[in-house]
Amino acid sequence: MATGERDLKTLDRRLSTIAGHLLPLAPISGSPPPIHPSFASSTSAGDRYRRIHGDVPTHEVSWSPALDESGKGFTDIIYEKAVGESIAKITINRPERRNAFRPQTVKELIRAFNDARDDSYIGVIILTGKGNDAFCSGGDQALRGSDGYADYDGFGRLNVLDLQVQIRRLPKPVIAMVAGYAVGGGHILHMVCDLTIAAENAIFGQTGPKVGSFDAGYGSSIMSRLVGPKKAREMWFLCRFYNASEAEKMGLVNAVVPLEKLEQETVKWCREILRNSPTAIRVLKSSLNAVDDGHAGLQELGGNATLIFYGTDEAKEGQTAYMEHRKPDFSKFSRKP
Ligand SMILES: CC(C)(COP(=O)(O)OP(=O)(O)OC[C@H]1O[C@@H](n2cnc3c(N)ncnc32)[C@H](O)[C@@H]1OP(=O)(O)O)[C@@H](O)C(=O)NCCC(=O)NCCSC(=O)CCC(=O)c1ccccc1C(=O)O
Repeated sequence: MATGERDLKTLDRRLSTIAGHLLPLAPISGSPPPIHPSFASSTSAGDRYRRIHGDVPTHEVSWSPALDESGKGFTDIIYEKAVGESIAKITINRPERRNAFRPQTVKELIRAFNDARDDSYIGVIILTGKGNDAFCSGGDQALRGSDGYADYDGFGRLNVLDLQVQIRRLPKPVIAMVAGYAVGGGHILHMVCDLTIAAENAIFGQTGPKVGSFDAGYGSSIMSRLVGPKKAREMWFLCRFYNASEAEKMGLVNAVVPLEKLEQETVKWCREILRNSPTAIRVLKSSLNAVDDGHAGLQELGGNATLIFYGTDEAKEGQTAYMEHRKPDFSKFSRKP
């Protein structure tokens, strides 16, 4: 057989092998699309997933008070962990001020978030506000001075900016659970969180230009990413308030639920996340932020690569050789394509 003829026959055989793996094309109208053999026994891919993983548990969550390593209590927040579940809940506890934050509030939030980050049992963190009237109404205007917000020590701070960065870089999902007002700096806090579950009574908006304030950092850039540059200008320039369903349409929130179902639904989202690989979630959070966060984003994502690399035999060989005062032997590690 001539070479050309043999090549053609080989090609023909390969094509028929490939065709054997392909699903037959569905007729243009009439019968439903073909089901891949591995799904043939179930009615849908969703059923198959549920059969393997089970439904997300819906039992009531039980919260237990938590402290950080200092052992000191909190005055402006409530810090809790779910009993037997990897969920932490941090509640701004100044309902008489619509959960406006003062420097002390922010200091306590930072302590609680640090603790939840360091606690390897915790996989998801909920941020919320006490009561049904407000998630958070931003900085406490009664304490605003000429260089930020001042409480006990008498000098001004904008330490909420540190909190925003902490939430953004925290390698675990943070979910804002919003009932009532999320306005001003409180609106920015929910935007910085990874997900937002809103009650039907939730109201969102910026007030800065009304009260002589603005957030030219995350409050502008993250908002513009979430709702688009035109809508972000609208939110900041007009200072309108938006209800939950408007916020959902704008891409500001992930879900809207009746007020009485807010915690139940938020916990359901937590449980669903917790069924998945923590490392995958960790790397995804940093990768979803990386482009926008520039050097800081790259550093976060790169840090995850190092963290994973340290677990390999190849990395361990370098460390072991150093400790044993010998040359490392990396020859056994393949240079993958
Ligand atoms: C939130 C409201 C729309 C709720 O209205 P309503 O339900 O009718 O309740 P009220 O009767 O108004 O309020 C009850 C009670 O709470 C007090 N209060 C509410 N919000 C605040 C607040 N932010 N500061 C201080 N006190 C507050 C209110 O005075 C009432 O108390 P009384 O004793 O009965 O008078 C409505 O309350 C409202 O519009 N609140 C103000 C919202 C606001 O303008 N917030 C500040 C925006 S500016 C900001 O947050 C900057 C924050 C910041 O630190 C920052 C700075 C620089 C860069 C970035 C940031 C940042 O990202 O945060």
